[in-house]
Amino acid sequence: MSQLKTISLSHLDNVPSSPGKFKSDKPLTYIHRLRFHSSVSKLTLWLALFLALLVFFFFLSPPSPSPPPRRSLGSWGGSRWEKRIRTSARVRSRSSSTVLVTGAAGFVGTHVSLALKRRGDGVIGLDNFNEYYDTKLKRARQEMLDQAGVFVVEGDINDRELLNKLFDVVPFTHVMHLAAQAGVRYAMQNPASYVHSNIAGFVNLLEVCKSANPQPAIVWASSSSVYGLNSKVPFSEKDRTDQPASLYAASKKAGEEIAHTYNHIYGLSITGLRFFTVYGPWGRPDMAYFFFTEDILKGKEITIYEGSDHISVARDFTYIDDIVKGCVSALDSAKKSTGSGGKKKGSAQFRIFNLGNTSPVPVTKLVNILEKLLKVKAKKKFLPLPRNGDVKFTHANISLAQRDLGYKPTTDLETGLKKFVKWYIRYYKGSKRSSW
Ligand SMILES: O=C(O)[C@H]1O[C@H](OP(=O)(O)OP(=O)(O)OC[C@H]2O[C@@H](n3ccc(=O)[nH]c3=O)[C@H](O)[C@@H]2O)[C@H](O)[C@@H](O)[C@H]1O
Repeated sequence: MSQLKTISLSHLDNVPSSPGKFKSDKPLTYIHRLRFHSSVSKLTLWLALFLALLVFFFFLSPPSPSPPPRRSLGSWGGSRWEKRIRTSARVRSRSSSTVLVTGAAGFVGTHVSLALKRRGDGVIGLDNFNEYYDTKLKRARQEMLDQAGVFVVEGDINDRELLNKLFDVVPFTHVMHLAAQAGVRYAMQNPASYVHSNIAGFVNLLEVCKSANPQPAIVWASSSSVYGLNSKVPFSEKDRTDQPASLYAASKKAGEEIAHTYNHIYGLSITGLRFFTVYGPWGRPDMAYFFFTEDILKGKEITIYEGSDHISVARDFTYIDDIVKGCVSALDSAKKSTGSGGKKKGSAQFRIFNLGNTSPVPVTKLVNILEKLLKVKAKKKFLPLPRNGDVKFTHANISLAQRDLGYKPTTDLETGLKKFVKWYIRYYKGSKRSSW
């Protein structure tokens, strides 16, 4: 034992500082034997380690996160398809815009597309119809858009070939980029989907826009969540946004920085809109006001999160029609991009605006309003706000949007929820539809 110790210690004493310079005064045969034994044991050790890693990766590691499941995307291309694109992109007058709306079958995307089409703009929608929430609802929105003359192309913003084709067929003046992986809490379940849509997809879209001739002006959806743990209220665009509380928030903040880069390098005109908890008819079933309505009607218990001292969390809930007005004015006031052929020709407009309602409402109050409108008492459970990415409070300062966009929200939560509940009852009543 002591000999072994001596051997190994003396061996260590002789470890060179740089390989290849090892010198020893021990007999050669002894050294060879020692080397042989140590290489066999090293080999066995590495083999065992390798096998252990194999077992870990194949059997123990969790399945790699992926984007939300998506139905196979519709085929695109061909003369009929191009004709539909051209018809949908037709403008009513020469001063109208030609807009590519990404996420057109989403909640905000549908409303904005309809508003633009109604006033005579040419509108092409793009949506991947992923299964993050009920695709029947997305298809119903698509049908409504189709009836209004808006063609929604089925495809992903990560598909460079498809985007290039769309820009080949239509010289878009604007892109209203609303496609995103939404939801604050889902980011813990499927982080990859946020990177896929909100970062990789956004970069892909900007790459295509920067090379397009003419370059379009871009208006896109950021989020109130970028204010994260900021406690200074109301949230102003000048406040810090470097403490995101969720990967969703971080992906939107990353989007803002990426947008700045493309504006700086390529002269793309870019406006980011920080939406504050948008709600209303044709809304998103993953949002609290929506699934609370469904659960209250079904007699299911709902969970209301509370901050410290049992203070209900609060949101600056903003009605969809107010948001649509903000989006349309952002589009109308957007200056042209300055680059061409992927090269910047001069400095371009770069803006960020809060689009909120300026009056935060506690979630308990939201539930009271729903109970009144639905005429059903909710079964409530109160829980401390879990560490799931939610923040306690949001409150928008909208003076910048008021000054530059003429943005002025006019719908209070009670009025807006009344419209939502009316739509919800009409849409789901009598049918076997479920919102999830
Ligand atoms: O402004 C945004 O940028 C974001 O707005 C929205 O996020 P949020 O403001 O978190 O809305 P939402 O989930 O409806 O929760 C509302 C309130 O109910 C509370 N809440 C929620 C669930 C629950 O079971 N109980 C509960 O109390 C919860 O704690 C919260 O206080 C969008 O989803 C998001 O995509 C993004 O656009």
